[in-house]
Amino acid sequence: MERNVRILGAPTDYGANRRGVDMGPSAIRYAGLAGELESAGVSPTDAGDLAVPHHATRDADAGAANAKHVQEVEEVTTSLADAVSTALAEGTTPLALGGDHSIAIGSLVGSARDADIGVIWFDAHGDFNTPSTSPSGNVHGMPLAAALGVGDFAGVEWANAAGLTEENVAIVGLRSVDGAEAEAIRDSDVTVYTMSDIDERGVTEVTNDALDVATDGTDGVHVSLDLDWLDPREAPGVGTPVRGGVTYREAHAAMELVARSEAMRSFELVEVNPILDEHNETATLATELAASAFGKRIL
Ligand SMILES: NC(=[NH2+])NCCC[C@H](N)C(=O)O
Ligand SMILES: [Mn+2]
Ligand SMILES: [Mn+2]
Repeated sequence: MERNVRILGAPTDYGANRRGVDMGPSAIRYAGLAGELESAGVSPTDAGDLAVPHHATRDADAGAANAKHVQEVEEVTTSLADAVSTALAEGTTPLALGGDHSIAIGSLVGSARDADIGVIWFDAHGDFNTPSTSPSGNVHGMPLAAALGVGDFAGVEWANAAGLTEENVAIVGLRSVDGAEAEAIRDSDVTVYTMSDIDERGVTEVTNDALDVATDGTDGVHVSLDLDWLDPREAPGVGTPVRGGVTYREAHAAMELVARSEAMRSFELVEVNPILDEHNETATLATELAASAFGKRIL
């Protein structure tokens, strides 16, 4: 049976420091997402963009300095969670387009509302800060901790993903982590594959291990793809680039393994910032990687 994919735009930059990532959904659509998905053999339907609070008050209304704009993040992620869980209930695979990575709170809450899920977090960063540990106060550095109820996020209903536990979470490609964040990751039961692991063992072995972690005893896997996972030479259009990321081929290889596992129940592409991009190449790359994740093959 053909897989139906529902595209959900989440044009928000409230979780990030640098403006512009709210234009990510437009850039990714313009780069040809629907056509790429069709070439992967799935049927996309574009549900349009979620409503995001107006920006007029953004700077004056930053909220708490240790969790900037958290009110707006709650609003956006709550509506994304509903859209994701509805998409799943209606038999489609949700594909959320960020927007900054704070939207993952919505994807995870929605995907884990009526199921036990695993997560693969392809990212340069751990996104495991909490308001107490974050050096920046930017919520896009916190979504994984938020969904898992770590630290300050314990019992925070709008942020905690019901059917998700640390044992089924794998971070792949980590190379930038804050001090207290690293401690929190080490204290957790999350599995981490750093760039050093990829250097030593190769991206395919690491991704297969991550898939084992995320599928073990779960109903399916949420794949969160932060474009800064790739090296900035391949993906310059991101707000927090970090040298030493995976290559174009490595990224495709990982996505092809995701497709082969047939375990993906929800997906998101985040942190594409068209203002910082070069001729929309990062958005284009995002569409190509999405196609690989949904089963596009070279031959
Ligand atoms: N999704 C991202 N790009 N996150 C970047 C986080 C950077 C840094 N660790 C912070 O918490 O501020
Ligand atoms: Mn990142
Ligand atoms: Mn991230």
